[in-house]
Amino acid sequence: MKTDGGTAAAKRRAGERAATAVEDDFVVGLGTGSTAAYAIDAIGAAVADGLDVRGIPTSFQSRQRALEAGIALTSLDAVDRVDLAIDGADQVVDDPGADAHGALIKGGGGAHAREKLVDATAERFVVVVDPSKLTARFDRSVPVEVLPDAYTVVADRVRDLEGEPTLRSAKHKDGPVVTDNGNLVLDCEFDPIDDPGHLAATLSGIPGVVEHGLFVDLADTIYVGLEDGVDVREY
Ligand SMILES: O=C[C@H](O)[C@H](O)[C@H](O)COP(=O)(O)O
Repeated sequence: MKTDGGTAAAKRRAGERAATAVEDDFVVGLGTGSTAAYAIDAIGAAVADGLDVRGIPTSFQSRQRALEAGIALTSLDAVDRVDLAIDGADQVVDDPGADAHGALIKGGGGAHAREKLVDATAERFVVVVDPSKLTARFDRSVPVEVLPDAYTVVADRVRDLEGEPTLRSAKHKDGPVVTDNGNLVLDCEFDPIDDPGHLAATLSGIPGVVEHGLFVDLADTIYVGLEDGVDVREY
């Protein structure tokens, strides 16, 4: 799991605060990454105190974390609703004057396909971040999960869109990162991303793309962990 000591306390505050939104009998989407992990731990602590919830993990990592935390697990095909999803983000557009206000880039850990499925299904989607994730406009690459057979074809289409794709490499294995779904990830630089909504729709339309990390018009609330508290923003 990614860690960055300087912001760990802020991430913890955001995650723990979001966990307080979980109510008895809820079905909860459990996000991936270092910030969502704090929410999972806090939900687990509440379960130990008697809270009755079921979690839907968004990755191998969040499943493991939830099992360790003692949260009962379920799956989308076994429930008729997801009450709340709590998830992290790699970047959040924080500019009330911008159309993309509240849009996210996710997928730094390659989990964005299942995350988007669960987060978009939830009645309420809460994002947990530290202040380093806030930006006036996106300036980091967009992860695009692709079928293995499709990576060169999708890379060509991304170049047609004036993007610069890089096949994500594994740190502790020769070769590419393989997602929990058995696919590859292209990290795509677009400079600049003027219209995240338009880019999101365009990427979704490329054959071979499984899912991309632009989450536009999905977040309902963003919890920003601060030095001394949590800033709650509704969208
Ligand atoms: O694929 C990973 C997820 O989208 C994470 O939620 C995202 O990378 C943020 O992770 P962290 O809270 O560790 O910065």
